Amino acid sequence: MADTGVEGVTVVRGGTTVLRDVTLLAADGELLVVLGPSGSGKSTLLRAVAGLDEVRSGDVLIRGRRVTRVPSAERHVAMVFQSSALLPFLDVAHNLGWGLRVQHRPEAEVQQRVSGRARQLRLGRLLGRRPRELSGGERGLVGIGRALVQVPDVFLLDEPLGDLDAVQRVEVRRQIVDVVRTLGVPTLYVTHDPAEGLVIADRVALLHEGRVVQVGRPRELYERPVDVFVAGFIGDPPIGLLPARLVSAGGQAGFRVGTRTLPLWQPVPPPLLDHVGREVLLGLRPEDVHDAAAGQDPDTVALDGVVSHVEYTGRHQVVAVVVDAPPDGPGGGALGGGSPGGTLHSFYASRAVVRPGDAVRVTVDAARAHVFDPATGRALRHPPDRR
Ligand SMILES: Nc1ncnc2c1ncn2[C@@H]1O[C@H](COP(=O)(O)OP(=O)(O)OP(=O)(O)O)[C@@H](O)[C@H]1O
Repeated sequence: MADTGVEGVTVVRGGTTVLRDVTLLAADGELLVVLGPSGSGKSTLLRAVAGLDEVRSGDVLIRGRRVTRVPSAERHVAMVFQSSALLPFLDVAHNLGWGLRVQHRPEAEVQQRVSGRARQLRLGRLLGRRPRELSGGERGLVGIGRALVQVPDVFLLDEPLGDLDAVQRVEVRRQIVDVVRTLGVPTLYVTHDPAEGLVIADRVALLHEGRVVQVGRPRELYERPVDVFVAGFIGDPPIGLLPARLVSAGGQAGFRVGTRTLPLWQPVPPPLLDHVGREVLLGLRPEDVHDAAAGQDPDTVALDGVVSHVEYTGRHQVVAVVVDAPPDGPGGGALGGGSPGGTLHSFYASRAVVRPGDAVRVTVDAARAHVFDPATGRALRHPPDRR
């Protein structure tokens, strides 16, 4: 496979190690989304592939070719960077065609590609304008168009939709996906927005402090996060976290939360055997936490809590509930000592009457819980696939 990306790459900037032994490779035609908190090294990764940042060790590959020592201009990359500047003295049409003219492509081809892409991005009426005569969003679109008119060896897109409005973001991200599929160009796409990343990605890589924490299909990161950091980063509203104690009685496992036991309706699963009697951290996705007032499934247990936030989305209300139930017994609430239970998020019907401060009851099914080791954050168990 002709891979594109980095292999065992370490980058040091200003004395700080910004990427640590990172391996991340995209296949031809693959859209690999790089997610991570601010400062995790996403832009540095793209800059290393582009040849704009020197790598301390490791290799940069573009379509299987080792280009670590190849100058940036000879790597055939098309980039959109957050602050990619358009050429101020050229109009939009010439900015769009600039990369192709630098490559000495025939003028007829340049014109054809520029007009085609301008039509798709609805830039037609702007072709004669200079960058200073454009809005921020229009400049962003031209920057994207300038990359997408090319057929490079790799697309490097760093927050490409940052300047666009909500409607444009949806339209343009679909165009980007189409272009990548049609041309078969490997693409590294950086975004700080997990929701945007999940919808367009073939695979997602999550960076944290210069390391790749997990890479996989969007569904894998959502349903099988390797640790509590990934679980918390992927998903909106965020996964709810609830300290609990794993118990086993009469051959049946359960999670003790305050005075309630959430039964698993099965013996202790093998990955949890070492944790019986110890504290665990339960992760519950909002779709697995329900308003008890809307009816109760017999497999679920009700937990009492107090509403801290309500967000109306139109389709439903996202309700944050603080469950006041530290694990009982010695060392209860070891997550920082005396932990006050946890916060769960739930989708309430849009017409439900619920306000911050209300005492509410939510139902949860222990079988739907992700289980984490509170000391290391590592995932111990995931709920079975929902098929
Ligand atoms: N020239 C530099 N000298 C020293 N440290 C730097 C330099 N440039 C960047 N850094 C540091 O490198 C780390 C990674 O930066 P990078 O821009 O790759 O992060 P990022 O994940 O893209 O962040 P953001 O989402 O905020 O754009 C940050 O901690 C940043 O402070």
